[in-house]
Amino acid sequence: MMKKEIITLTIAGNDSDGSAGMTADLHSFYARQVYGMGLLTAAVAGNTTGIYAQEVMPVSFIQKQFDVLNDDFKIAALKTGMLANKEVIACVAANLRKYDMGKIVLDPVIMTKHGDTLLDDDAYQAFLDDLMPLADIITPNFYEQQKLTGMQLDTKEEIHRGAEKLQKMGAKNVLMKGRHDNAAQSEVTDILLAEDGQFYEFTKPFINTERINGTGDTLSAVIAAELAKGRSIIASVQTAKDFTYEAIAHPIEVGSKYGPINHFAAQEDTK
Ligand SMILES: Nc1ncnc2c1ncn2[C@@H]1O[C@H](COP(=O)(O)OP(=O)(O)OP(=O)(O)O)[C@@H](O)[C@H]1O
Ligand SMILES: Cc1ncc(COP(=O)(O)O)c(N)n1
Repeated sequence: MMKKEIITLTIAGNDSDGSAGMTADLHSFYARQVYGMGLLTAAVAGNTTGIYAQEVMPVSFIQKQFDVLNDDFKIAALKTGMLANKEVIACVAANLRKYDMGKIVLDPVIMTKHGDTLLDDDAYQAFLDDLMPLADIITPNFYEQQKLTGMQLDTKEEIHRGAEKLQKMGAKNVLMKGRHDNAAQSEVTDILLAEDGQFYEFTKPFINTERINGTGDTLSAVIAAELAKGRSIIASVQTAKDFTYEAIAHPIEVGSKYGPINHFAAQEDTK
């Protein structure tokens, strides 16, 4: 008898070196044993030294991908990644309203860790107005938290207030990822503001490495995979944090500079 597979979708850009974007999402889905699908919004020409060109898919093509996938499949959860501009955001938001694709994980991809811009400056408002109210969970990093809230967020108190502001804008759960830019720090703590108004902390040791391309994508993809299985937000975030940590702790030695993380290692250690 055929087993019904759990389908998880990434709506994202592809990064040609496989470290981030759609490829990292699909590696993560595979490792967490859900069936992964990829709806392509953009493609970037990148390697471990940077991103050198990018192309955005035509909105009509993005629309077609939504239609053909929903004609044929029942999607249990999705995550968003690189959305590039306000036209793509409008198309994605309209389709998230039109089709029931299960749980929605919003990863606000604005800029890579090395300063390449992946979302137009005039697109933040559309992100806040059109996508935030649809999110089951949003996963901003330190830079994205300040951009989206317009607040300076240095202390834990300030991070809590920032999370509350994002929740008021419509995201049910808000995961404020911790800073990891101080070589002397010993831990990285991500703070979740859950739907019930409670704060939860997820802490792992800090790993001092430059090989962290794709960490944000991986974390949000694993959250989507676990939500697709019907697990709770807290259990999904915990698995994603553990998985991402193991993937950073056992890097794959490819490329000369800012290398990828290792989804094989994480697969072994979080089963
Ligand atoms: N050096 C590190 N040591 C330990 N944990 C880390 C490190 N870097 C990132 N993490 C963890 O990886 C996860 C992803 O967070 P991160 O802040 O890297 O996302 P991001 O900046 O959005 O990533 P990206 O730029 O790849 O999208 C978080 O759980 C974070 O705590
Ligand atoms: C196409 C694409 N999407 C997203 C990211 C960010 O990746 P991350 O922030 O997880 O390193 C990237 N570098 N390329």
